[in-house]
Amino acid sequence: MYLHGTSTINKLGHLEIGGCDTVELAARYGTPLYIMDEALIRQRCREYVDAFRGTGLKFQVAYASKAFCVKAMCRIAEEEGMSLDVVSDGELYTALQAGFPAARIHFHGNNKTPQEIQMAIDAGIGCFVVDNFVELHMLNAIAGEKRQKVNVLLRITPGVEAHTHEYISTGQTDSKFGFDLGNGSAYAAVKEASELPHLELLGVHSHIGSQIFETTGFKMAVDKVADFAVQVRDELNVLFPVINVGGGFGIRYVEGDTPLPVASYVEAIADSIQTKFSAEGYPLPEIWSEPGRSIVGDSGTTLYTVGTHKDIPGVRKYVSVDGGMTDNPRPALYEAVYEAMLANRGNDANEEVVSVAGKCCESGDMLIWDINLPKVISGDLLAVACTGAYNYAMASNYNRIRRPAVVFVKDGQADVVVKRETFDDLVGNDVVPERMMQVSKTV
Ligand SMILES: Cc1ncc(COP(=O)(O)O)c(C=O)c1O
Ligand SMILES: N[C@@H](CCCC[NH3+])C(=O)O
Repeated sequence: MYLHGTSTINKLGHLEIGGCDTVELAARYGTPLYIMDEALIRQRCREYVDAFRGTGLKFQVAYASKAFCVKAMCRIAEEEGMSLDVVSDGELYTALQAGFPAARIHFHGNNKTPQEIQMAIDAGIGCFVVDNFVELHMLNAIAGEKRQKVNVLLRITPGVEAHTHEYISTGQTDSKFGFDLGNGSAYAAVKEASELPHLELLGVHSHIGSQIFETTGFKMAVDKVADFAVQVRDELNVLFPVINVGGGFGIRYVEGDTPLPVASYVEAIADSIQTKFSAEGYPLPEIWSEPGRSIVGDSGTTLYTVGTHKDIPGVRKYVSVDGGMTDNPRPALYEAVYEAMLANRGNDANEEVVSVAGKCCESGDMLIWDINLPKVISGDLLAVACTGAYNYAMASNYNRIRRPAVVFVKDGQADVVVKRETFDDLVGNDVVPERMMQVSKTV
């Protein structure tokens, strides 16, 4: 398994992350356990901030909190000088509870409710990324009732297809997100937004997809956005002080994944913006961006205990762990692939090929197919790398499995940032109607 960040094998042959022995972490906190390498998260934040600073352009880097939204993570984003992208009242609430400055929060989503819009305006967030005409008018009306003017970006679909899984590709015309550039709705949206009295139009936003390994798509999107900016300047007399290029920068999950260094993405985008806008004599806009996965993805490791295993001679050996699609739905959803190792026997040579199964009552609950490991026995600890993004965030209670705890590790210290769910948490919202409370007479 590729060792990310501070991960290393210690003298005992155990996987160590952030100076903490994962075998000890398992004993102390139980498994499954999400372990987050705090130093690596901070390093990634700094790579973005430094790279954008290096462009000389004004910028905001908004951590896309959908990737992993808990209060401690919002604190890190704040401390590292990031802005924050939220897509629901729950993410907004989490950020506010963490003391994240509202003025640096950007609110996304294709179906914001009136209640969410009110909550966000009352909190004083920095910007709404408006997705469609219904929202545009609703936002103007609600802001009007509150006698306020709110900042907006318009999310446009630039007609660029990112080379990634179709479920996480978003920039193409046939997408649920945004105003389409090709069919004129983006143009109409700019016209309307610039005329609505309670909206301050800052510019446009595009996000072409996720887990992208090259810069071509971003550059194409910037070109289209720049041409569009020039068109609306010339025809509608509207200037965009901000261009938001979204997120989507890829990470290394397994060998063969070839992400670019953060600075390469940022420089390519900034170059395109500078070249295109300068050529048109357009005042250089601020660049905003929204990385999620590339901030937290490779910082996460999930630790499981191996339970049962079964050998089907000549076919396959299944090794079952105490978690699965409930803590990591990505293999089932996107056929996502992961690397793993035995955390308690990091120096043992690989001896067999096994497939790692989750414990859910679902044949699709497979975490990893055909991975080389030492001879696996019950009680071994399996560490799966690169689970920091869209794992805890997309975890569920399917089969009434309790969501794992999350610990941040750094310099030999481990801090629980999300407690393991309890049985009481599981049934806490269940209500049994009074009429079902009588003891059955038929039994
Ligand atoms: C609008 C928007 N911004 C940012 C992101 C974050 O993307 P990623 O985690 O791939 O960086 C997403 C998710 O793909 C998104 O939909
Ligand atoms: N949840 C997806 C990415 C979607 C990002 C949000 N637009 C994943 O795990 O890869």
